[in-house]
Amino acid sequence: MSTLSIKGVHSDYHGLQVLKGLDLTLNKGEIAALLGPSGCGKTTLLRAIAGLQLLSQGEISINNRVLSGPEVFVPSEQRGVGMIFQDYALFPHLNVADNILFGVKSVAKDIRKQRLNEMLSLVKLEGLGGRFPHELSGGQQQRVSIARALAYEPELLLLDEPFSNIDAKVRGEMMLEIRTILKESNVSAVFVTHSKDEAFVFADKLALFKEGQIVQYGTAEALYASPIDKYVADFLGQCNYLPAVVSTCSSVETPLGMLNSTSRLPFTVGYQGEVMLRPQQLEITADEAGEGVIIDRRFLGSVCHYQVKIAQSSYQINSLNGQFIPGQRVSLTTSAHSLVIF
Ligand SMILES: Nc1ncnc2c1ncn2[C@@H]1O[C@H](COP(=O)(O)OP(=O)(O)OP(=O)(O)O)[C@@H](O)[C@H]1O
Repeated sequence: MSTLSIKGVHSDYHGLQVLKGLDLTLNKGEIAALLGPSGCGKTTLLRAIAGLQLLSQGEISINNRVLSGPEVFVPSEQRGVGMIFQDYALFPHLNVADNILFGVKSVAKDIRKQRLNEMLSLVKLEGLGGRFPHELSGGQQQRVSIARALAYEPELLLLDEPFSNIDAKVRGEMMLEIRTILKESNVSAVFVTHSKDEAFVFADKLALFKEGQIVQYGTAEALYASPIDKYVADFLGQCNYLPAVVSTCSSVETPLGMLNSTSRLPFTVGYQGEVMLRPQQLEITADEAGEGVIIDRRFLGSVCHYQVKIAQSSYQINSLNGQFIPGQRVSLTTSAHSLVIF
């Protein structure tokens, strides 16, 4: 069942269109990342879901209840949505327990106590209920803000760049920790980021934005392996583009020779385009008669990055094999896979 449904959403600031017809569906327990460069409308969509931004067209529903739409606008506090901000926004004068229980009103005292204990245990802050925010580390404060949002039992959790103020060293660990908490609680979440690496680690699905529109929505694997255009391909990682002429329904002629696709190509024979190859999809072979020359080698830890020149073109390659050296003659190949052609 879908928790969140966004249909044909438009929104503007004083007549300046910022969201230009967005569609997105999120299933129960899924985490979606709103990903894209600065100013493309990610936060505006998050605010629209939270009820902090009006729509000029379209509809937003949570669990089949229309919250924003033609002649409907449910106020923020009645949407069943929890929000976590970049700066945690904890109340400095309240201790951890009171911060967590802030939104849990109108329930019996023993249920409040039970909810508090569940939340402290979920975010691994048992025994710290009496501390004040300034007596906690940044990571612990972030966990309190998550406990506070979840204590209110939201139908949907919204997170606005929740990791951007966290030290890079602990960020990865913290993302996994919070992801585990959300998965254990089976809460659906939408999170805003401009970092593809954060989106890959934290989200189940990615909505890649460009100038107020979602260019592609799907799993990270789907967007990475089958981008619909060069914008998506480049946003998710480095690419080589080789001129290609479609020879058959499953092969193309390129400067590296004939490449075979394991899937049928959606182009007619003779189509002239470009084939996309990720740096790890190209393989280097030592070849004294080869047309390629290694012109740069960088050791990156888990892989070696090479730049290889063939005629006037240069190719980026990541290889587990660190034995090639600048100046060496090589040839490049790629094993058959589902080719992406633009
Ligand atoms: N209150 C406002 N009044 C007018 N324009 C605004 C307002 N808030 C945002 N905008 C504009 O709307 C566009 C989208 O802004 P938004 O904050 O949604 O982008 P974003 O993708 O979240 O960017 P960032 O990653 O920098 O936070 C931008 O061009 C921005 O300048």
